[in-house]
Amino acid sequence: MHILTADEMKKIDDSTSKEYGITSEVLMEQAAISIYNEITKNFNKNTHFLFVLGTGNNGGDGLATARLLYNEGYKNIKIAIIGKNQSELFKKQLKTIKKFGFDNFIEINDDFKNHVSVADCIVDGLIGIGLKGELKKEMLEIINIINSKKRGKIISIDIPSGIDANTGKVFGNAIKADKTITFGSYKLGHIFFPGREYSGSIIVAPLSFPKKLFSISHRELVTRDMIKKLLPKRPKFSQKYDFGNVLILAGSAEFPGASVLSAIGAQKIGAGLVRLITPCSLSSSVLEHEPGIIYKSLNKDKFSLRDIDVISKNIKKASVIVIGPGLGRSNETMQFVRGVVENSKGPIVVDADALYAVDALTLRKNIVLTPHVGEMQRIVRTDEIEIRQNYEYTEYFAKNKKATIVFKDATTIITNGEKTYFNITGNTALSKGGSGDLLTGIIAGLIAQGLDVMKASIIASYLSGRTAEIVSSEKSEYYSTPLDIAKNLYRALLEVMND
Ligand SMILES: NC(=O)C1=CN([C@@H]2O[C@H](COP(=O)(O)OP(=O)(O)OC[C@H]3O[C@@H](n4cnc5c(N)ncnc54)[C@H](OP(=O)(O)O)[C@@H]3O)[C@@H](O)[C@H]2O)[C@@H](O)CC1
Ligand SMILES: [K+]
Repeated sequence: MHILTADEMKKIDDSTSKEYGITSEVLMEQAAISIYNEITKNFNKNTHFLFVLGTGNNGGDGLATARLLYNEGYKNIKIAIIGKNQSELFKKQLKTIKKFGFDNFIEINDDFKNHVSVADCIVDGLIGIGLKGELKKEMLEIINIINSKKRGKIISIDIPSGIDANTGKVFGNAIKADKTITFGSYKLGHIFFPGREYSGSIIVAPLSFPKKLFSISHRELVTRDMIKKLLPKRPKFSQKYDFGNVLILAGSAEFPGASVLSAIGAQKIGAGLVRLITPCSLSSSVLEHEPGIIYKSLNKDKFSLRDIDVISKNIKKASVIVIGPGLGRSNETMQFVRGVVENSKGPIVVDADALYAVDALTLRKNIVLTPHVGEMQRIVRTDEIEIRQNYEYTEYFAKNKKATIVFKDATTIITNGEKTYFNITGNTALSKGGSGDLLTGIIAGLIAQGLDVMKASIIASYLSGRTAEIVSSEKSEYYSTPLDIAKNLYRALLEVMND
């Protein structure tokens, strides 16, 4: 499913009306019917509704919904309207609902708090994708009153009022919805925090937008369906060499564990051969987790440029290289990283400490960088922009550097600068040392099986996130470790395969 900006949505709305003859009036009626359907599934005719509406088309959707309910015999409906500049459609809807005989409009005065506290369901149609800048004082006060409500449910139309549809940022304050019903497709504000949290559960009502108009956006949400289609095939008549050869160059005396998690990730996702080379030797107990991993130590503290000669055969044979987890950041090691990248033409996953060498690397599309927030800030060298919601900056950076980026965060951004995918599986079980190393290994294991770097990154992000959700539903987000996630990867895999 495509993820849209507010402008893209408006363009789609415009084309649907001008090129296809399905007018905004029709779309608004469809929007209202979809909200009506959702409401009548969950609330009966005795429910006390309070519609709080702005005077734009978001408010127009609200008026049309209230009218549909009223017409079907839902009699306990109050409507509060905030604002002066009524849009044309809002004006029409106001006339229409009055024509149907509805007249229970309430003022925003001292009584407003009481109306809020007795409502079983508040429908928020204050502001949708037309939000402009910080909220005005009156709007802020109303939102504060609604959010302090102790009982009942809040349904937001299109997006919780106060959330920027392009970034998920809160402009002053925003409605904390239990449910949001949006139209056509997700907006970016639904998938980036804090907007994602404010939205509650999200329902996308398709309306009559022609599907092909959505290709205006180069951004998509990663879904289970997508993963099912992308998973590499495993033909019955095959052997280990058909599933690729992963070379992992990782670890140091200081950080021995990271390399093992990468190796386990690569193996558990189905790579044919996983070869782990570390500078210093790992304790055998660490490797006992997965004896199938081919392991070699160079018997030294850390990698340096000279080691390239020793491992050049392995570099040549590898279908994909992982470099970075637990390497350390000494100058010699950074030279080694550079040497490896220069000596290989194939795909490479550059992670963790190796990201410190990025400035000195000549990147290319089949190199995947996997930074987390801190690493991303350092790579792009900025404290000035709010990098977490700045997918445009990540896209720009990927395009400029000609690399593929997996920016790991609560909403992970996977981009090569031309296409961008957002993954929203996962939880705080992944906010632990080692989960990045595991992800890196999974990406490499998928590349080894013949996938391009984007596809491999999409699948790996989805599966590690989904496994974290499955594992922590049993063990909690506190307790689940990267190794738990590695060992349970099959559960997310089976869920996708059996879907
Ligand atoms: N696109 C589609 O396909 C379809 C779109 N549809 C619907 O249209 C919605 C978009 O409607 P839209 O463009 O009229 O803008 P909208 O969200 O109502 O906001 C304008 C209102 O907000 C107010 N306001 C703004 N900023 C503010 C601030 N900082 N602080 C305070 N107030 C502020 C502004 O007040 P003003 O600045 O004018 O005083 C005005 O009242 C969309 O979300 C969806 O629900 C559906 O019908 C189905 C088809
Ligand atoms: K809204």
